[in-house]
Amino acid sequence: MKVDGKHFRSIWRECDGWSVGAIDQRRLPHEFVVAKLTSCEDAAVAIRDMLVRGAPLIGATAAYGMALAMREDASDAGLARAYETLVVARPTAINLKWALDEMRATLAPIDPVERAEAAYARADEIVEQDVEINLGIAANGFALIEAIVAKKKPGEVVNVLTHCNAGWLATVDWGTATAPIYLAHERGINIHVWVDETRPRNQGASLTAWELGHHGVPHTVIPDNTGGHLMQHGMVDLAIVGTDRVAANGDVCNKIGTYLKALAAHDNNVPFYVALPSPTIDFTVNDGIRDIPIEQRSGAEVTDMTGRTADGRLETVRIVPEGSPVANYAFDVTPARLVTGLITERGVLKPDRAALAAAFPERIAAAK
Ligand SMILES: CSC[C@@H](O)[C@@H](O)C(=O)COP(=O)(O)O
Repeated sequence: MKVDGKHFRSIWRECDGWSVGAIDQRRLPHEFVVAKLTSCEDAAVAIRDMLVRGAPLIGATAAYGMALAMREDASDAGLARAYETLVVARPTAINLKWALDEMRATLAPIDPVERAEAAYARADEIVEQDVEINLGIAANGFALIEAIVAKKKPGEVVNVLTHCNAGWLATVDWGTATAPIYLAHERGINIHVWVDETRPRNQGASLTAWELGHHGVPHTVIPDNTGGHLMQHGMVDLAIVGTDRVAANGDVCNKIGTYLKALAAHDNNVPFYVALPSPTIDFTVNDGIRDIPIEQRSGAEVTDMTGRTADGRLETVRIVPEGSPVANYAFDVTPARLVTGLITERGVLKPDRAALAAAFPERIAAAK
């Protein structure tokens, strides 16, 4: 997508052909800084410290991390070490393990001297596949938006609520939840996005608002507690969120607070859609609430806030009394019964095992 008129993806291979460039998302919206990853360890740290984040981008970064590792040591031991280093970088987004499994399946059977080149080629494919998938999500989600437009007066605004950042910054390009929004905007639909700020890291306020603003999509940042009020007053036509892992039973794990939005949507008859690429489905997990691991992050994300002062300095301030304990669960699980539909690259599916298995039989076979 465009940043100041220039096309950017969230991750790319640099001109030298081997190092990897990525937008440092910890610095947005204050500074646009590109980081250079030159080792497997760099990729692992980028994922762990959330220089890159968002399930599909975590997977893409891990794939390039594996390629960087193969330049250093392409032996069987090197391959195993790279896998183990990267797979533990963050626990919840299944795209990380999916990408690493794909890379290992390509690399393990071939001669170590061929592994570095093959790793870059497979990582490039994973990256391009992400963009293709998101274009499929865009088309399928767009049909839902069009159906809402058809019920409105000509030119009347369509209000979408989203949580966290499932935008192009969270993927390679286009995003998942934002893909139908960008397409609708490009096709001239009068679309407006309610952007949950998404405490504690504020991915909505910092990243989604930044993306939408650069793309000219009308939006309004709201405190996380506002969605229910807006829904009660008919100010939300549909909610679209992303996800870090969808269980075989259709339960959806996403950024903390998603569940509360789904409850509010259910109570107000607002359609609640989840946009996902197929690598986010985990057919090995049958019950999302019980079995998806929920990342717990540093309490500093809750106690401290960073922002830009009027004179341009970045400053971190504490907003919680010294000594008060805090909890920082990064994700929650929305039960399938609260999800209206799953927007995938192969259509809008019912959130249940039968629909997921029928649409993605090759994934269910691979999970056995
Ligand atoms: C297309 S991204 C889907 C999810 O990864 C996204 O909604 C989300 O929760 C991101 O969490 P984050 O902790 O910023 O990695």
